[in-house]
Amino acid sequence: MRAMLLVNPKATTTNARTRDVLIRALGAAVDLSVEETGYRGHAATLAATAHAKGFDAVAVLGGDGTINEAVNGLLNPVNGRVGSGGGGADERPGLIVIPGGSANVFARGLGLPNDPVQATGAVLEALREGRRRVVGLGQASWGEQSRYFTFCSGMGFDAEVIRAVEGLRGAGFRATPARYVTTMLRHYFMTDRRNPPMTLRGPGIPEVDGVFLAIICNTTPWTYIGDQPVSPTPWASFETGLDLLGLRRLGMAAILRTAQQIVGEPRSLPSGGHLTQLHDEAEFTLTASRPVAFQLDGDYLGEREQVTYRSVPAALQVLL
Ligand SMILES: Nc1ncnc2c1ncn2[C@@H]1O[C@H](COP(=O)(O)OP(=O)(O)OP(=O)(O)O)[C@@H](O)[C@H]1O
Repeated sequence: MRAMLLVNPKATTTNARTRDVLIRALGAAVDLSVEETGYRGHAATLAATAHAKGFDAVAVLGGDGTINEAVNGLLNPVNGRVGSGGGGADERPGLIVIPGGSANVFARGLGLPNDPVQATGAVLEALREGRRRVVGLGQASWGEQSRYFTFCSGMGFDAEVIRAVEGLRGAGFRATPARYVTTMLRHYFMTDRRNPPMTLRGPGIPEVDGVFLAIICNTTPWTYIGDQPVSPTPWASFETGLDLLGLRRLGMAAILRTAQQIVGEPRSLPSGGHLTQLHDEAEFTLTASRPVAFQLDGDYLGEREQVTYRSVPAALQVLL
């Protein structure tokens, strides 16, 4: 098997020593070509060439942002036989994930250990046994653009928090779970809690307006606080369509009640009159009366007034 290994040297928990150990271990099992990402978007550009260059797999040592880019490259190949997003999962190189970021939600959601060395052990075992899992993806489209996501997207408050944390990271602070929580609390008092900007529409979905915050999930959990999973859409899975949790009130009592219901691995949906929820949907659109913050797989992508979400079933094979 030939694999292209994309290493993000700037990812939170990736260091030179671990990287060399992992490269040696993986290189003993597959014919490996190592590429370091040098800038934002580089992983997508490299992964897009993998099919045409004859690679069977793209391995990523990095965080969720680099994985997202690699997945988008795989689904938008250059000079490949498969057109943009077209073709089945078995017509494009598979994905190998070695967690090297801060939260590693996609890797952990797939059941991989959060530690890169242990995860490499699990991947090597999967390679020996020829194991692979086919997963669905989400796709968000706005204006003329679209992008796939592996585990989540969000519009409103959660994307505002991600934007604020990215700002802090740019200033040299680390993205720890505590930093997310304190930023969220601080930001809560700054966000507009009076005028809900969003309306939810979709084929066969009753229109819902007055939405402040929408979390769209392709799997469970949505994120982790340390070792604790957070699952606002507990029925979401890689094998079904997209799930959504929308908040129509941002009062402290309502937020605390919902937070209590979604921390951990709840089996039932959160409850409350301020919530709107979707499960296993193929398509829906969020329209906003003012530009709202937008994030995809934990990457802040600017402010948008309309985003359409689609489920892309069985889009990608993951070797694990
Ligand atoms: N050499 C580089 N310099 C700066 N940014 C890079 C480089 N290579 C990749 N990136 C960008 O860094 C961003 C974050 O990287 P990544 O997700 O791998 O790690 P992380 O942020 O530590 O993890 P997490 O997403 O779990 O927080 C990605 O969006 C990627 O585009």
